[in-house]
Amino acid sequence: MPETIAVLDFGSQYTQVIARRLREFHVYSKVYRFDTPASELKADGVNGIILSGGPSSVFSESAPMPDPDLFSLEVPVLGICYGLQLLGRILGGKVEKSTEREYGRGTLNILNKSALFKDLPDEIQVWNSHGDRLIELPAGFMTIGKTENSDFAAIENRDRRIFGLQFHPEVFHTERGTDIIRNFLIDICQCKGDWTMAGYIEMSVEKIRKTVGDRHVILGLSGGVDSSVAAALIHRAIGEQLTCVFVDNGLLRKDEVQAVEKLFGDNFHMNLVVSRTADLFLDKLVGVTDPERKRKIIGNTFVEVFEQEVEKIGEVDFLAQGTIYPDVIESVPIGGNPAALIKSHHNVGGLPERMKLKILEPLNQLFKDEVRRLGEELGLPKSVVWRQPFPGPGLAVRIIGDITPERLRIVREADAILMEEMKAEDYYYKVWQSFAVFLPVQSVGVMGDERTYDFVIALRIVESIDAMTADWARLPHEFLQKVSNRIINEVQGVNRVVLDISSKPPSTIEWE
Ligand SMILES: Nc1ncnc2c1ncn2[C@@H]1O[C@H](COP(=O)(O)OP(=O)(O)OP(=O)(O)O)[C@@H](O)[C@H]1O
Ligand SMILES: O=c1[nH]c(=O)c2[nH+]cn([C@@H]3O[C@H](COP(=O)(O)O)[C@@H](O)[C@H]3O)c2[nH]1
Ligand SMILES: NC(=O)CC[C@H](N)C(=O)O
Ligand SMILES: [Mg+2]
Repeated sequence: MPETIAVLDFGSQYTQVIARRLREFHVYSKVYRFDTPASELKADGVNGIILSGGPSSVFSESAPMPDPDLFSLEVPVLGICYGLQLLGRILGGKVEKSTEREYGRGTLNILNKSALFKDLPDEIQVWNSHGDRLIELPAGFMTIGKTENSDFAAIENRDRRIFGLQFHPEVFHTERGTDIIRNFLIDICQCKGDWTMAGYIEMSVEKIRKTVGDRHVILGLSGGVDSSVAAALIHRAIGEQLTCVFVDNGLLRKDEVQAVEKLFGDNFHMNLVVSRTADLFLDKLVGVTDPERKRKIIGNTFVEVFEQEVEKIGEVDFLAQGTIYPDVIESVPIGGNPAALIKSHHNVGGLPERMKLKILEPLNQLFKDEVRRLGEELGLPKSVVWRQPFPGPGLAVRIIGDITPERLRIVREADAILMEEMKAEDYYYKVWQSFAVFLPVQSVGVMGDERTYDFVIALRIVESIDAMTADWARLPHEFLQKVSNRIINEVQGVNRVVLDISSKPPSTIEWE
C-alpha cells in the first residue's frame, strides 16, 4: 500500500470532498465504513485517520460509532464536526445540543499555536454546519481555537496526536482550509505526498493480480468512461483472463450497439462478447412505472445476463464493474437510514443478494475526473475518456412512466438530434451531460393547420465536476431553438420541447 489516510464515513455530505482534498496533496486516501475494525486499519498500514462529519448526534441511541481501539493505533487522528464531537465523547468529554447553532460563516480565533495551524494568522474565516457542541474537554486535551459559540471549536491532545475541528476545513469557504489539511497530512502524519496516477495504476494492477490469481473475470462493459477505464486497467493486470460483456438491454441510445462494437474493436484488443438480450429486459419492464423498481429489475437482469455468460465461458469467479465512488454513496443508505438513500444505481443497490460471483471494482474509490485522468494515463483516446456519462438503466430512467417501444423510439430519436447538434456546435465536450427525457404528458399543438395532441420532450443539459452537484448549462437561445425545431419537425409524436432549468441539489441529473 502507498501512504494512506483513512477517512471514516459517518454520513457527511463532505466525506468524499475530504478524500479528494487529501489526494490533491498526492496522498492516497480511502473512505472506510464508520465501523471498520481498528485491526483492519492497522493491517492496511494507514498513516492517519480522519473522522468525517455526519447528520447524527453523538448522544443519540442510533449514532454511528467507530471502533474505540482506533485511538490506540498510535497514528494521528483528526475529527471533523461530528468527528470532533465523537472523539470528545468517547475519550471522556461531554457533548450537548446547543441553543446557538452555527451554520455558515464564522470566525475562528486561534489560541495555542498547534502544528495543525502552522503558518496561519490568529484569525480565519471558517465554515460551520452544526447544532451540537462539545461543552467539556476530555482529559489530556486543550483548546487550540474558538468561535463565537464554541469554546472548543478546535482541540488537541498533543501527546496522543489527536485533533478535533468543529468547522469544516475541507470546504472551499473555509479560509486556509487546505493549509490545515496540508499541516495534518505532511507535518503531523508525516506523509511524503508522492502518490501519483501512475502509482495508482501500479498499486491497482498488483492488487487485481493478487485478488484474481489464475481465475477468470468477466466485466460489464458499456462503452462508457468508467467501464472502459476499468477494462483497460484489469486487462493490464490479467490480460486474457478477462472477458468483457456488453449487454444490449434494449435501453441503449440510437446506433449505440454498433458504435460501441466499433469503438471497442478500434481501441482495445480484448475478448468481447455482445449479449443481445433486449427482450429479456423489456418484457420484465412492461407496466413498471416506479423508478426504484425499474432500477432494481434492471440491476437484477444485468446479473442474470452476466451469469448466463459465465455458464458459457465456464470457470469465472469475478464480475468486474466500472463502479465509481459517487455510485456507491448515492446508493447506500447512510447509517442504516433508508431516507438517506437517493437512488439505487443499478450496479450497486440493484444487485441481488444471491449473486454467486465476487465483485471486483477497482475504481470504487475514485471520482469521475480522477477516473478520466487514470484513463488518459492508461492511454485511452479522448472519445472514450471524455465521453458523456450514460446511466446503466439507460433510457428506462429517461422515459417517465411506462416503457413502450413507441416511447423508446421517440426518446431515442430526440436524443440523437440533441447529441448531433451538441457535437456540431462543439458543446458536447463542454458540458457534463446532455440528453432528452420523455414526459408522458400530452399537450395540444397545431401543425400544418391541424390539431395535434402529442408528447413532450424535456432537454436536460448540465454542467458538473463530479455529478455530486450540477447546474443547468446556459446554452445560447439560438442553439436551443434549433434543437427544439428539429425535434418537433423530425420526431413523430412530439409537439412540444421544454428545457429543464433545475440544479442538483435539489433536483438530480436524471429524472428518475
Ligand atoms: N450495457 C451495459 N453492458 C454491460 N455492462 C454495463 C452496461 N451498462 C452499464 N454497465 C455496467 O455498469 C457499470 C456502471 O455504469 P455507469 O454508466 O456508471 O458506468 P460506465 O457506463 O462505465 O461509464 P459512464 O458513467 O461514463 O457511462 C459500468 O461500469 C458497467 O460495468
Ligand atoms: O451507471 C449508472 N447507473 C445508474 O443507475 C445511474 N443513475 C444515475 N447515473 C448517472 O450518475 C450521475 C448522477 O446522476 P443523478 O444526479 O441522476 O443521481 C449522472 O451522470 C447520471 O447519468 C447512473 N449511472
Ligand atoms: N456537520 C456535522 O458533522 C454535524 C454534527 C452534528 N449532527 C451536529 O449537528 O452538531
Ligand atoms: Mg454508463
